[in-house]
Amino acid sequence: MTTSIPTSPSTRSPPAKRLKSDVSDIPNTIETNGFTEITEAPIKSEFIDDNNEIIPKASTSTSTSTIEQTKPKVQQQQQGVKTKKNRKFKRVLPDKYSAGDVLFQDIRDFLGQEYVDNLINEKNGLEWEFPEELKLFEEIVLDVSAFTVSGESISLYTSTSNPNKKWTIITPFAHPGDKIRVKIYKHDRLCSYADLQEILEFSETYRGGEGDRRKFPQNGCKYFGECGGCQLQPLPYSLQLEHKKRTVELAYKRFSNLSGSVLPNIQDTIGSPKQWEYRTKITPHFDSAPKWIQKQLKEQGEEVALNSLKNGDGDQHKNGWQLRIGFERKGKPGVMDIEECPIATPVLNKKMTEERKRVQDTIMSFSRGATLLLRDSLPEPIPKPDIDNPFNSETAPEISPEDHIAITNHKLPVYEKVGKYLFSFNAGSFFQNNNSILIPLTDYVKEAIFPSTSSLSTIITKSKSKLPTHLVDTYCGSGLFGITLSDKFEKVAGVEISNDSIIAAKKNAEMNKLQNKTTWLCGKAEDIFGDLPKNGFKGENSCVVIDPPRKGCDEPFLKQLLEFKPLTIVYVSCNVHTQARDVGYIINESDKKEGWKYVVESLRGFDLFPQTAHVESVAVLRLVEN
Ligand SMILES: C[S@@+](CC[C@H](N)C(=O)[O-])C[C@H]1O[C@@H](n2cnc3c(N)ncnc32)[C@H](O)[C@@H]1O
Repeated sequence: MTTSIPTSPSTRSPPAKRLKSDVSDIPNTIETNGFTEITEAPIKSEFIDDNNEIIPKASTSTSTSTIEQTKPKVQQQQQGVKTKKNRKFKRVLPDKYSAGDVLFQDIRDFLGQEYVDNLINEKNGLEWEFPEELKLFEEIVLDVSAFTVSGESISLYTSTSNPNKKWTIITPFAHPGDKIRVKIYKHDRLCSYADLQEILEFSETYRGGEGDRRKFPQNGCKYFGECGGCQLQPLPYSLQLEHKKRTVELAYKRFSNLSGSVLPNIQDTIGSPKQWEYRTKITPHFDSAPKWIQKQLKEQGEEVALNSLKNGDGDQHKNGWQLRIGFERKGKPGVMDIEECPIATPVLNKKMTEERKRVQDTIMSFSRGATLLLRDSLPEPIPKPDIDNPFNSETAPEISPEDHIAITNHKLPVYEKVGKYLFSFNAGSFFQNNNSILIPLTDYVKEAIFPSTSSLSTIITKSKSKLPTHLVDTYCGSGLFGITLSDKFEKVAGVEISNDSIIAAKKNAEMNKLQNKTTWLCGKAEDIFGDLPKNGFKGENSCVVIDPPRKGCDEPFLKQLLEFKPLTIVYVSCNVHTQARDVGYIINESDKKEGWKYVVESLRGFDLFPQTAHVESVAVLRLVEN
């Protein structure tokens, strides 16, 4: 069967520019017109070309100028010419644990570790030599063999010019078993990147999920195939969960530095109760009008400048510029216009329509790109719970989803309920983005610390069934774990680097009548250890929850954690690769100790991000004395 997939416009010519860093980096922001204006654009204003040279955004904003700038290099690539500079930069392997490194490991596993390691170790740059018949911007047909960890497809390319050469093609939006027609747009180390042009034959195994628009045209997302967000959406949900289990497994194999014998089997990924309409925060962004329109605005007035904008109906004026408000495009610079996002909650989608209109009406007042913030919140409770009038879930009124509100000012409070607890935090602060899975997640962490007799593991039996009475919540944000787990502990201490979040954690403790058993410290995670003993926290009565940002923990923190020697460590992470590194460090360092060590009791993913390839991973480590 042949079905066209909405792919990128056929006008793509220049090699796509690699983003300098992850767009999720927090930009520096200032406020203008009630929006957050970016001083460092979230879609980075700088891209790197094939030589790792920075191309200012102005030169990438129109395809013509980019083509002109990159043409000579494209020709060089076509001809297999490599400049000195190329070679110098390209020999550098991607940063460890980065997305580039994870892809490199995918390719290494796919082509064979020995084959790849030999090529790299020879240091003659052969891993960059793409098959000479593989021309940029030409189309080829491929049989997809596997998924990469980030949910793209990987296909083996058999070179006609050199049968001994092994090469891969990375294409988004296709699945193992598909036969696809693709257009190559960039060569890289051991792989070329391609745009999907058409799926010639579908693999039935990896299709048929609720979001498979081929089978269910009304379902899922109409931007699938272009938006960088939800690559797994055509897959049946059970296969999405399996993909994430494999991601956890691979991360520990590749990055933990631990042998398989000390790692438990990865448990099944826990699914999200909501698989659509779950995201409680979205941040669409937009670029400001180009300089030439801004110049018109200054010189000829708003009417002339506004006339230079592209029509809303998509007609391309000769010199037109279209305001696009939305998310990152897959594999291409620039924002794509998004009117709705089916993984966001209904209240956010409704608000997005209003916010888009507001930006469209005021676009000429923006000198820079900006990011909108939309956050789902319960309505502010009346009266507001506080230390004298704490929240009581039994008497609090039920709130239906239609009564939720959308907050767009990052300084205003957002309210969310998790089980019997109410949380409040500034809309701009961190809070988990999928409320539907927070009870399963926090209950799981609780059960891991206090296993029921039936599930009492041999490890905890060996560790003499000591159960903690004190909880240390590190990287605590506004107190999610400390507060939801508090009824099992005599005392809770939290530490967090963001002052806004720690203020929220204190207020949340008061709002839930927990001020007497909780303390909250603003500082680096490792700063907590000095204060613990004087507050009655000892390793032998404590459990530590760790939930760091994507980069994972610093060594000073891990060292002090080992000195503190808690009974149980539960490490929750949105980046399983750095988690695997840190867990490996804890296990290997503890192995050097006399009479005790940590063991990995369990590892599993939680699906906080359905339809995407992201996974939250939970590792439970137990102290055993030997
Ligand atoms: C993934 S969030 C987890 C927050 C919280 N546990 C939750 O689930 O809501 C990571 C938190 O770590 C904080 N953070 C980042 N670096 C830190 C550091 N060096 N020490 C302490 N907290 C840090 C961030 O501000 C953020 O709130």
